[in-house]
Amino acid sequence: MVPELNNPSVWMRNRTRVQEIIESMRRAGPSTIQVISDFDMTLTRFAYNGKRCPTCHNILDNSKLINEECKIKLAELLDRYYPIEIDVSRPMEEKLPLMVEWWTKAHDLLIEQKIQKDRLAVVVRESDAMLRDGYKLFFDHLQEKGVPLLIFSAGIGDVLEEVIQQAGVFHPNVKVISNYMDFDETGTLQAFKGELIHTYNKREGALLNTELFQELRTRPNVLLLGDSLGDLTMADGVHSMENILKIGFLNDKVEECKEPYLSAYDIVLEKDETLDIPNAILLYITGQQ
Ligand SMILES: Nc1ccn([C@@H]2O[C@H](COP(=O)(O)O)[C@@H](O)[C@H]2O)c(=O)n1
Repeated sequence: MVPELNNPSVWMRNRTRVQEIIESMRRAGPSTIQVISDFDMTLTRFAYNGKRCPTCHNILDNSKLINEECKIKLAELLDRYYPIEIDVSRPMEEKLPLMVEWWTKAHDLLIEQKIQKDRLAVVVRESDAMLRDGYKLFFDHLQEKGVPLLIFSAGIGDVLEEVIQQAGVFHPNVKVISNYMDFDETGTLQAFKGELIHTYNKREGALLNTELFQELRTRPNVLLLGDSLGDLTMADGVHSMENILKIGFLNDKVEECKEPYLSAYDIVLEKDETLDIPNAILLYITGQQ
């Protein structure tokens, strides 16, 4: 069926169930499928040559747009809150207010730096951000097959769009829900638009009544890609879901996280920096293999 599922990085609690979902999606065909994906550390690499790759936030945090004093404060926030974000032993209710606190403090610091919109392209180009190996096949194939790709990110939308634009894969079938910057008439960052999105409040239900939602509700077969337990709710608003296949990238704290990830995701990819498995499944369910 999909021989790549035998790769050593692939873990499944219930292989038979995974096979059934894949076969059912293949029978239903590409016109019924949508992909909903997280961005940071899911479509982008977690590490390269042993060094951590940046998130959308880190691209700015580490850039020349931020002064040294502010860089220290942003790094302190990361050191304090990231371990909480990925701690699977803490209940969600305890983590939620802390995530709001982290994002709010970080965004306030970024706003203080008076970031100019026209400098974003340069800092993205100069950053170490990297899409996972196989990204071109992933984005191009979805575009070719007319399968919508919804990127649901708690990162920074303007930076995210710049990353995929510079990689040449921001095709018309790609839609992004994220935290977007609000620039004043001089192009200076003055706020963030709309409701804050953090790791643990992602729900496609937020799209209700939008044009995008109308299109997505006609596609009841979902391939969901994430790297956090918070990403599992990204498809919550999908109407009359028929099948959902959840693929989780397990990048960090593998030993502690393996059990909860295996309970929550259908397929867990351990320290796999590629999109090989999602690509193999996509090619199979859209009839290319
Ligand atoms: N100040 C911050 C806040 C969050 N992060 C990381 O960004 C990731 C969110 O983006 P997704 O595309 O994965 O939704 C999240 O996992 C945080 O670790 C950050 O780096 N700095």
